[in-house]
Amino acid sequence: MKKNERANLSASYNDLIANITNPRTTIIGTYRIESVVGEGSFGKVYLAVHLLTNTKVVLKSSCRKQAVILAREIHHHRRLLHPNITRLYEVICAEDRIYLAMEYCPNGELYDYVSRQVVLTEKMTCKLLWQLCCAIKYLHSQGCVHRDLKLENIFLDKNFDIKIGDFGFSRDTDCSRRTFMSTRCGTVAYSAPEIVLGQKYIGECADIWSLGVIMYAMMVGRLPFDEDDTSLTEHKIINEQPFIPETISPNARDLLIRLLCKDYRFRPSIDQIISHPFFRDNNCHVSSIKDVKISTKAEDKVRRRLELVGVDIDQLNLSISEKRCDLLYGWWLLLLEKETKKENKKIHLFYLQHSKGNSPSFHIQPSSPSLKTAEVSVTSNQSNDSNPSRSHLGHGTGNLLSTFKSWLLDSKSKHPSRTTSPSFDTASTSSKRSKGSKIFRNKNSFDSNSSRNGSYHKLFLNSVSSTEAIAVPRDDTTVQQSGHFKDTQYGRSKLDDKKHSISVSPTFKKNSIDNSLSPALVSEDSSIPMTLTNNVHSNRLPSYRACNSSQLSSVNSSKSSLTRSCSNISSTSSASLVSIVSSRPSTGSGSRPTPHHQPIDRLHKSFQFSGGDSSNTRVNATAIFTVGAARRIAPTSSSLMYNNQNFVQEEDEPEESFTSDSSRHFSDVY
Ligand SMILES: Nc1ncnc2c1ncn2[C@@H]1O[C@H](COP(=O)(O)OP(=O)(O)OP(=O)(O)O)[C@@H](O)[C@H]1O
Repeated sequence: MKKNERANLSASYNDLIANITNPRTTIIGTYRIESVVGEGSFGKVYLAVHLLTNTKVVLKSSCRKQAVILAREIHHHRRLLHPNITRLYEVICAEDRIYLAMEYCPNGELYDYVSRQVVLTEKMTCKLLWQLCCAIKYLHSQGCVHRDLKLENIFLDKNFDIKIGDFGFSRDTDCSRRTFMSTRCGTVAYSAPEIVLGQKYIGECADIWSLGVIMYAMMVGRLPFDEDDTSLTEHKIINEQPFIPETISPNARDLLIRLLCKDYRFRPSIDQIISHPFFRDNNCHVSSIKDVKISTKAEDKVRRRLELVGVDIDQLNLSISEKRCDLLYGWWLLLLEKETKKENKKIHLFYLQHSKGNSPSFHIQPSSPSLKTAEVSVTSNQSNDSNPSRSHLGHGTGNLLSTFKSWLLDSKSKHPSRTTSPSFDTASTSSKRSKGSKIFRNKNSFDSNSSRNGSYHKLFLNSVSSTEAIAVPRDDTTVQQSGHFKDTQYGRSKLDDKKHSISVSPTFKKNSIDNSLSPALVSEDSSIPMTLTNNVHSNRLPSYRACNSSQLSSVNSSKSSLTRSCSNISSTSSASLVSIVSSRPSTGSGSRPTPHHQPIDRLHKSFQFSGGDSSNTRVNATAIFTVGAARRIAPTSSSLMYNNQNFVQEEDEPEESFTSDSSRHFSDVY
């Protein structure tokens, strides 16, 4: 054996000894512990890295003695899949400890954020409260009540979006009828009067009260009822009205008063809350709340990847269907999250590029991209067009064509990607300081979007053609017009009726060639390549049709057909064509094609469909539209994207008898 080989062997032996004799555990399951981020009631909370996906997570450790209590938390938490709820990935049971691997929220607790900001602006409060409402609506719709909503149990992710955590006091409820509960739990300062009075209470109504306390804290900078003496706090909760400063707007004041209504019977339901003008006037709309769906393409991709590395797919499917929170399920969720984030990023970048010029401000609701539906709702709040159908459906075929042609002809026209990004709802800091506020340290400002410009262009160009999404724009104008808030009734059904989803997709017609087309567009040869060049004089473009989201399935059926025809833009054209991006076709299920893009101002120079045998060829074509009005023509724009590969389309329940060790918890107080 050579000298250096012997040295290497001896070094690795020493490493091994050091590792296995290290009294500090650094690897738990498939996670490597990095640092301690906090201390929970039952043990330390660690920042850790999932070794297989390199994803940061938190590992909450508890001793085995707390297993029964933890079981409730795990039972509720693992069912919940929402962008504003922390995700529980995996539960690891070691000999003496149990670890919960959960989504990491680098911006910590909302409590600390509110403390730093003193008071939040109405806009920021609205954004955070809206996300909270979305999460609570989802939670209640899943037959679950939280019962310990407070600033300390709400976390902020890297984009400062809300994530509700800590489901230790959650319980099932029948959301179709009101279930009375009797276990006193929660935190005194956030507890509803009926709980403080020791009466039976409805979990949903108690959550709404806590929401009111949270809103108050965000806007006023302190809790509405919070004294050093607990019994004084309780007295105030039961008997006193909260002091609402003059600076609070009438809408916010009205909502606060309703949320903090002493009589639970008159407290609004979560559906009524989200229809309140406080949200509507700040551009949050009922119709922007979407069901959480995971794109099946992302799921398929992850499943295939796991299969490739030798994972037993039956076992994986079992873990997924039973939400077992075991190693496979954790791995699955983390990969899926990555995949979904990638997809959403592409869509996001797309919007950044194509909503421009007049900078319509929009945001993707509800927030974080984690495990979110591929259907993305875009809110454009700059619509000056009061005619909903017009603002939604554009200005007709004539304009559509001429707009497109003018882009093609005008090589000096600004490329969408070179323009500024739209303005986003960024956190703005308040100049108001609340004297004597309890939660006040210093005022920090942040701009979570400050780095948005610049780097997206390239990313977008690299990724767009593999994007598989139908982005569903919303017509705010219509919703605003149709949603009337009445004092007693929130007019929700009316708002709900107005879901203006519109998607645009090319119609692919196999072997149907429109002979009237410009020769440049049509290849006589039925096998590709077919090249579209210098088509600036042609009136003919690939045929597009508008469909709403319910029609997606029918469009789906035509997705595998090959683009062979370029016919007129259909009379129903409801979108303005911005650009067409193509990628090389792939054959069979082999490796993915390399995207081949053409920026809009060079589109006329080469736009290709190329490939081999038509029956076995997939053409990736992404059409980019501006709905309502085109770039340089009208201010409102929401973009749509299509890729032909895939669409992205009381009775009393027995109360658990346990108490928390937490000194912050109500059960300790009694
Ligand atoms: N998902 C997370 N991301 C980042 N930090 C977290 C996360 N969850 C918990 N922490 C950190 O760990 C600390 C303790 O966590 P947590 O409050 O959830 O524990 P707990 O046992 O539920 O405590 P309590 O019952 O007192 O609320 C938090 O204050 C926070 O700093």
